[in-house]
Amino acid sequence: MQTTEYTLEIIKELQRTANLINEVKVEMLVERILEANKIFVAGAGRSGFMAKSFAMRMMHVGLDPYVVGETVTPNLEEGDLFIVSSGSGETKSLVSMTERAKSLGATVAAVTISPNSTIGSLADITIQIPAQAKSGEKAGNETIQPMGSLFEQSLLLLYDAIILRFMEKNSLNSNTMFGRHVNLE
Ligand SMILES: O=C([C@H](O)CO)[C@H](O)[C@H](O)COP(=O)(O)O
Repeated sequence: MQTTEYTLEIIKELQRTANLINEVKVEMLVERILEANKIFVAGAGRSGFMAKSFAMRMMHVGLDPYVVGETVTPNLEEGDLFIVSSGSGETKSLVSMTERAKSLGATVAAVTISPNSTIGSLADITIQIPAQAKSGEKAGNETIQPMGSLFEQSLLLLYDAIILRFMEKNSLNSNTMFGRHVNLE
């Protein structure tokens, strides 16, 4: 297959996967984002990259987001929102962080392949992205891609769609957001 054909096949997979995401759960997360004080995102590896992209856009819409593990990230408190992105829902460091976030009184939202995983079970809001696990275990949603790629791409699209929903609710546009874009790059 040519590279473009692979790209088009990936787009088909993403379209199919987006249709499997529970809209009601996503809306619950959007509402919680609107109410939250500080918002913390956590994720490891590629899932973590998508979480960081989400935090960046949340900053652009005027929210108060932080990436767990960054040196300037403050303390988490009651009334804050902790959003954990983990395909497996079992990544050890994220399990501990999720437990800690819960014990500190934050609302926990998890985006995962496995809602019954440790992280999925701990969360107040669990959004499932049905996709192949990074271990290769199937989820009835076939992919030509390796490991957790379909999950991680779907995660980025879901987060970008949440930003659009937030923009709609708050009458924001790209120009107003660009005013908050970094100007020291
Ligand atoms: O980087 C990753 C890997 O390349 C999977 O495709 C994962 O995102 C990382 O290992 C974190 O795993 P999960 O917590 O299960 O998302």
